[in-house]
Amino acid sequence: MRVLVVTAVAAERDAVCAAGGPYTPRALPGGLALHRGGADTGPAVDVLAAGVGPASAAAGTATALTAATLDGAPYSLVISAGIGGGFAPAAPLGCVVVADALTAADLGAETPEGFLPVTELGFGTVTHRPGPALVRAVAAACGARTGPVLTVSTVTGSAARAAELTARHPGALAEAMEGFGVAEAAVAHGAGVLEIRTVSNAVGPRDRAAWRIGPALTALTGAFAALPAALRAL
Ligand SMILES: O=C(O)c1cccc(C(=O)CC[C@H]2O[C@@H](n3cnc4c(=O)[nH]cnc43)[C@H](O)[C@@H]2O)c1
Repeated sequence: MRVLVVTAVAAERDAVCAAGGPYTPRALPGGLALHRGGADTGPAVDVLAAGVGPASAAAGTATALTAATLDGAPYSLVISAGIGGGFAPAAPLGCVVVADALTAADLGAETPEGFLPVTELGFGTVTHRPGPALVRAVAAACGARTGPVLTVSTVTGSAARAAELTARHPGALAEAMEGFGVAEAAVAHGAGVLEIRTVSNAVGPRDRAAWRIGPALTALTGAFAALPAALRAL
């Protein structure tokens, strides 16, 4: 099994790499640097920091998937990973969340009656669902909660927006900015997809001082230290 892990920034990539290794940097087209891991202790895991937001995530993921296919060693699983906002109280600071649905929460149209997702406009898709057995196995190994993770292009900054999102997506556990973009590229290449987030802040009123990025990165390392055992058992 070959696994591609896609993060937004280098700090998240380094947190994932700290769970295993060693990793060797390899240049990809487009100025991306893929950190290539070994396969001696289980699945071969490569890690890429593709940039913040769904567009960068999709572009970087597609680049890495295409390069692997042209090399004759395609990835079978792509994991969007990093810090994220948690919807309190279901997803407190520092917890690990594994998505059972990766949903684009602001892909659609604003109407006088409210937001309409593209699926209600007659085209596209807004949700990708990983295999349930994979979600269960990874969540069990990582001590994670499972639920929908929302992909947004704008970080929520008010209680009203948080309430609007949870009303439209009951049970949503976390918000981030890359998962749906990673999933679109993975599905286009026939690969499985997962999203693993560790909660750095509460989704709601903007409060930079309340962000706990360090502990969330530490939790990310812990989650990826437990991941290979779950993947080997599948
Ligand atoms: O509101 C701000 O000033 C602010 C402060 C620090 C970071 C940001 C970001 O835009 C981080 C986006 C980056 O981190 C992920 N992330 C983490 N928490 C959230 C969230 O509550 N909502 C959406 N994304 C979040 C995201 O995946 C990006 O990679 C803003």
